Amino acid sequence: MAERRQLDAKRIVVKVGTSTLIYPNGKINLKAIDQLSYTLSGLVNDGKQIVLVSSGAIGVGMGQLNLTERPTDIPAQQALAAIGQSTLMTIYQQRFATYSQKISQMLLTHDVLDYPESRANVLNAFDKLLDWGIIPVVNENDTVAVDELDHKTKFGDNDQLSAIVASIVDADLLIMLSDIDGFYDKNPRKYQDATLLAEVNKVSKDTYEQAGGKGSKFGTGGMLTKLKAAKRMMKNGKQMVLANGSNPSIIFRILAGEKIGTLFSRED
Ligand SMILES: Nc1ncnc2c1ncn2[C@@H]1O[C@H](COP(=O)(O)OP(=O)(O)O)[C@@H](O)[C@H]1O
Ligand SMILES: N[C@@H](CCC(=O)OP(=O)(O)O)C(=O)O
Repeated sequence: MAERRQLDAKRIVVKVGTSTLIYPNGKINLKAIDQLSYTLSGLVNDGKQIVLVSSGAIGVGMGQLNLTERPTDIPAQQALAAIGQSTLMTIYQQRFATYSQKISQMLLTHDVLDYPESRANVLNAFDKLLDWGIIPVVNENDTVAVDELDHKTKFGDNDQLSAIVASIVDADLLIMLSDIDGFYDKNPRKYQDATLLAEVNKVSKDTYEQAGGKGSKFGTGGMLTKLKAAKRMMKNGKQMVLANGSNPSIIFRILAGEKIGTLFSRED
């Protein structure tokens, strides 16, 4: 039998990108959301504590207004996020309810986590929700987090937000689901001979040079922000797995130790 990874994780942050939640035609991928709800509910039943960091607010908002291009002006993005976030949460509520799983919403801004008191408040809320077996669904508070504001509110992207949340709640593992099978030695959308890396033990300048930009018109981060998230996890002595979220039940196989996607793990 193939060798398995050792992933002894009890508290897990799962991040899903816009490309996992929304089809290229702008419609919501209900199958992916259903699979995600089924999988995460199953894990909570199995005694795991799960935080879901979900992008998609702006993408869902765009779909609702039949916009095919993401607007560049900030107020329009804020407004779309406000429209899309509530719809996204309604869909999550319905799907998770099928499995009798309660969820909650946490919208965060960077400045909140910069202040020790508000950071402690956020952690207390996470801890209580997780103790109660409720899944916090986290997103950046896009209507508030605008770069132009004079205090730093923006995380930048949800890849890094997910690693920051993982560090706040002291999660053992970050599972990042994207539209690609893992991290390749070069951008596979550009180079046919790109090779999937099963394990990365160090994120260096050279690693960043292997990463290219985003793959879909809805996402923001691309591979660079995923590497920054991985670096943050590894710095804290934690692990991150980057895998394809087209069928989110892949998480069961990842947690069973199957060598899927790319494992970012510091060498001891
Ligand atoms: N070295 C690389 N390995 C894998 N993907 C890469 C690499 N460089 C660039 N990419 C791109 O990063 C994309 C994933 O990032 P992104 O589009 O932001 O997705 P998400 O919405 O899941 O956050 C891939 O689809 C691919 O086009
Ligand atoms: N907060 C934004 C998502 C920003 C983001 O990082 O998106 P993605 O690259 O798809 O993870 C939203 O909900 O639309």
